[in-house]
Amino acid sequence: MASYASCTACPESGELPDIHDRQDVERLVHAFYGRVFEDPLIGPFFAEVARVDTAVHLLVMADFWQSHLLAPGTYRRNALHAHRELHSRRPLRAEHFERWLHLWTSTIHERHAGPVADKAVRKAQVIARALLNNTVGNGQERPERQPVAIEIGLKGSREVTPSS
Ligand code: HEM
Repeated sequence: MASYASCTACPESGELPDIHDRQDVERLVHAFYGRVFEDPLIGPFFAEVARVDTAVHLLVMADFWQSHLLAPGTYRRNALHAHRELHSRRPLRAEHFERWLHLWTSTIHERHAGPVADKAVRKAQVIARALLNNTVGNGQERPERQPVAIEIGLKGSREVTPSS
């Protein structure tokens, strides 16, 4: 259910609200994971391989997206390490990242519209590419995808061109 609390015109106009605050982020993450766990392709990574404790994981994910969208510094862990570890236990493939992105993007578009929602989609695309390159791709950029290297970690993610 979308939150219209800070979007006065929304219910009448049918416009969706943007992502405004922590509550929006938590609800978004919750809705997204409802789909992830149901998904036959990527759900097993969460339920069977990592056996995630959803109560903990959803808060970590809310921190991660709050850091990227609203308040830098909220997330202070290493997402790349988590996915490398996962990849070593059950190999990830490009289609897993594509499915993840599809579920993330469709969840956002059903609930939100605006600059922050757009940023959530763009950021996920950039991070997905970085995670893909550094798990499936063993750190190698595919030639047609250059130039992007990503730092993921304590300060969020940052695009770096090869010359910088
Ligand atoms: C494509 C963009 C993706 C983003 C932005 C993303 C983001 C994250 C983040 C921030 C964490 C928390 C890491 C931590 O601090 O513990 C996480 C954990 C996890 N991710 Fe992803 N992820 C992505 C793709 C995927 C894919 C494709 C899969 C599997 C198909 C996946 C499976 C998992 C699992 C199972 C964990 C929990 C790891 C653990 O607790 O052991 N992720 N992800």
